[in-house]
Amino acid sequence: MTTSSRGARTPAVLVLEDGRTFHGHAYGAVGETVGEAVFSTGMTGYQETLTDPSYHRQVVVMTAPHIGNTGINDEDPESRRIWVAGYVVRDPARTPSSWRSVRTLDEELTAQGVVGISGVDTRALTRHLRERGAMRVGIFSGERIAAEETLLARVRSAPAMEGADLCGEVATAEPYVVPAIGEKRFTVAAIDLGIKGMTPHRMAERGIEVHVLPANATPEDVYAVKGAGAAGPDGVFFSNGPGDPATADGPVALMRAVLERRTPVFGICFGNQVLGRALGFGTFKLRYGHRGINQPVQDRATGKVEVTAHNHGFAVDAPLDGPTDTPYGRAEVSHVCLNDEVVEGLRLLDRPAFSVQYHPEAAAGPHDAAYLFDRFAGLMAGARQHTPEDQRA
Ligand SMILES: NC(=O)CC[C@H](N)C(=O)O
Repeated sequence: MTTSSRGARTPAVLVLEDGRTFHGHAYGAVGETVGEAVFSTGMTGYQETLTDPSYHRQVVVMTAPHIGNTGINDEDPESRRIWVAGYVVRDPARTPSSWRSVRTLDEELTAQGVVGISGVDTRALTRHLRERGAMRVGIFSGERIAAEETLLARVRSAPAMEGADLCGEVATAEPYVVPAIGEKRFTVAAIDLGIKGMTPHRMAERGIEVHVLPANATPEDVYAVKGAGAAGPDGVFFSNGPGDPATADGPVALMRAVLERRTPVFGICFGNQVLGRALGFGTFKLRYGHRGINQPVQDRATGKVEVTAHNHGFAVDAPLDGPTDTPYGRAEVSHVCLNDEVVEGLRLLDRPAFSVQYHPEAAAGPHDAAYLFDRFAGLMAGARQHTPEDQRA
């Protein structure tokens, strides 16, 4: 059971799996929670972060010291609820100020039962996570908190992120359609592995009707969506999502079926990892991942650098000096992160498929990568030109 922390300075403690602790005050719901400790460097966009299903089971530490300044509005959530397992802030806003704000962040966390902690030295905590890597953590708050050994045992018995199969826990159970805005040009089947609301919207803005399908969609479900050709959708999209991509055998099998049929494919984040695995590359856990809205990524074809929004803890293990031969033709690493040379995008050279490890829908974040949605539309337009007349609707 959780109660509100408002109006009181209820004590709280954050316990890392390696035994380091940080003391602070309850923020949001009072109670206890465990998850994987990760940090986000975004100075804005906390509503989008909280409601991004990719953060399921993660306790998010905000490096920006003031959080909650613009309150909560009803327009910015990226999904139906908050997904973070816990929230760590240094100095929460006491009085939010925004013409769109309808309640405070503290109230929202409390209403959704999300346990948080404030008053923590988030800079020291982030440096610790950078040095030691992402690890399990617990937040415990209330007037009476158990002894630290007891709390540490609870943290250490929590499941690790490696090996966690979570997409099915966050994805839609039922298919739904996001209509094209303006003239409809294409029909896409989007596999919901933890999709954010802005993603179908970015496609809809480009005249794409988006059929969002559950995470366990089969090739039959995908090809029952009909685009301009009678054979199936004009393109297939694989979304972002939580957990370890090494567990995503179902989406990988689906990706292979789609590549086999040469239907245009676009994947983002978890979708990039699924494409990587479908091509035969491995995935691995990064030490502390990339989370924030100002990560520099280079497009290796043009040399151009994009400032991009990230939220990933795993990455694809593909050679940077490609192309590499795969069962679906040659593949190459299209984008790399300039901070650490992590693979940030993949492209097939012989089939219409590409993906990026970051978030071109940019909610929140810079719009540098929006061209990728145009590139997807371009692949679908190109594929249509090659569709024989008798295959067209
Ligand atoms: N945002 C995402 O899709 C994240 C993918 C995966 N869960 C990771 O952490 O790498």
